[in-house]
Amino acid sequence: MVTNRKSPSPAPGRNLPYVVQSPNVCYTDTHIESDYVYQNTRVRRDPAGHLVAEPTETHYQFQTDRTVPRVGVMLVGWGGNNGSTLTASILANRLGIEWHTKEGLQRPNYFGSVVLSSTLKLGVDDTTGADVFVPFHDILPMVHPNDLVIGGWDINKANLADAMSRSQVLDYDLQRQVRPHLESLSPLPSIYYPDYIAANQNERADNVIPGTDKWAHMEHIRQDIRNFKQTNQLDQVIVLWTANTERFSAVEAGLNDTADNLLASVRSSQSEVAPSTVFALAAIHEGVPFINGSPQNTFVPGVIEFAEQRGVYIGGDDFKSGQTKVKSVITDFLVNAGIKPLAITSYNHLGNNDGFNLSAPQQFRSKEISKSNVVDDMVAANHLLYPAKKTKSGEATTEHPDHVVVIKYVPAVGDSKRALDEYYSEIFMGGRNTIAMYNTCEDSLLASPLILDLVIITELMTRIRYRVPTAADPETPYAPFHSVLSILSYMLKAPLVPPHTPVVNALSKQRTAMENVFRACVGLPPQNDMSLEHRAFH
Ligand SMILES: NC(=O)c1ccc[n+]([C@@H]2O[C@H](COP(=O)([O-])OP(=O)(O)OC[C@H]3O[C@@H](n4cnc5c(N)ncnc54)[C@H](O)[C@@H]3O)[C@@H](O)[C@H]2O)c1
Ligand SMILES: O=P([O-])([O-])O[C@@H]1[C@@H](O)[C@H](O)[C@@H](O)[C@H](O)[C@@H]1O
Repeated sequence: MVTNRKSPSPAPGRNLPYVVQSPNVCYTDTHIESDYVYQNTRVRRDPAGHLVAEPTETHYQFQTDRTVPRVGVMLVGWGGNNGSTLTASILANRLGIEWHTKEGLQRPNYFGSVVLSSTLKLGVDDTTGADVFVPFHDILPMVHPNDLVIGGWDINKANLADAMSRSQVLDYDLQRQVRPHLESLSPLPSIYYPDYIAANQNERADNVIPGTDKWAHMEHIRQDIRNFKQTNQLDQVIVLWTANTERFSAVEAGLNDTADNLLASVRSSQSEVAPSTVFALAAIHEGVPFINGSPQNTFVPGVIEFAEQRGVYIGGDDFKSGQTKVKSVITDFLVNAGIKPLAITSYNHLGNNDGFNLSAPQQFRSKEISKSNVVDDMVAANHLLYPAKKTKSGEATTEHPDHVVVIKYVPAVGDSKRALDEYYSEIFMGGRNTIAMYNTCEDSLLASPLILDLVIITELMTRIRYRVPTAADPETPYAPFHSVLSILSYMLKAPLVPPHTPVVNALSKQRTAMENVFRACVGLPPQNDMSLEHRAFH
């Protein structure tokens, strides 16, 4: 029961199409406040080794700032296929630009964005019993992409109009109309450490911050962020890496294992500090969330510790846009249907600059890792199909399907990546099942909406705080969530999670988690699809 709160205001105001009428929700002029009973089940083993399940209830209170700020996004790799496609597409949506294609007149949209183009079930109609759905974007006050101010950096100086043309992603008639609005946009010079990306990217690097002093580079990026925020009169800035995939950095004690050691390594310009890590440190220094859309280990332990110390949000890694997104659905379906994948083979070829960079072994390795780990949690959850076993050397392990990832660079197909997957499984009584699929993943048209979702959800999270009041401390202060935003996992191949917490890759679980956390912020129960009202006798 909510105590010491004003009664809910008559309407939520500020563009939410619904109001929750409950003693557990209060709309003030500045916040939405909710009381929420979080139900879980604690499991232990009794002395006889039997599992004992004990339902638990924890009383949370959530507070969401209703004021959507003026938000800027600074893209690292702004001149790339994703960055230029996203920027052009936001402009087309904001200006209502329509364009002709061979199939007729096309209107701009944000399809592929969970936040902008999907719905969630609010409840059931109290007359007809039918499900009632609202736009995901309306569950809580969120920034609209049309209002985002976009900027960023690139090691290549091409303006955004030329970058869009170079990317060969958007229809010509759209490019023609958007071009005048992009020509004046140019990426800021960026940090370039040649050994971190493929050597074949070297010819692009004509827009580079000079010198080799990594601390000076970090301070330069910090100043860029402050300038961008001030020039555009922003309340919030989010930095997002959509630059090339870097090789992994070695993680070593004394180098980057703690915040202090990492900052010292930047001061001494240690070679094993990646550009993406310098950007992350600069953002954290400025109190600005940083998201990694690529697979490299930007977030070495020292970055995570620094973000925790400063209370700044970070998230990553590697946009989950196409082949891996499907894999996190198919594998979940098979394993939870009691079907045992024996081999998962994923091949794709693409011809964009990302593919060119990934054609180098170290950069491919970064991607291979992020694409390979996506099935691990689903496999580990089913010991019936994948029992524990011992290795030849006697180490405890569990069975695991063969899992192969192949990526080839084929310039002719450009950004239109072709993914071929085979799921070879064991079924009833020794039978075998093979699912083969061919998936044309338009890389940037699938990744760009995910960038919006990452930015919008991250910004929303900066406005949500929670507390667990107790009888002894009913007014305990509200606090932010852990600096590592695991709630972003739906959009990411290799979700970064707070230390010692589980990684969830199953797409349905990731989306349900995001939806239910936001439902809790407005005092709504979690979505569970039990639909008892439709199963009981009348
Ligand atoms: N579907 C997808 O497109 C998808 C999915 C998952 C991950 N990703 C990752 O997103 C990233 C971008 O993809 P893309 O297709 O736009 O690639 P892209 O090669 O077209 O763009 C990358 C841009 O980054 C720039 N760059 C490289 N190093 C830089 C640095 N240190 N600072 C600033 N800019 C730098 C390059 O000049 C280029 O313009 C890649 O790492 C890719 O692996 C893409
Ligand atoms: O997201 P997804 O389609 O599984 O994986 C993709 C890779 O297979 C591909 O080589 C590259 O285009 C993208 O960077 C993306 O990471």
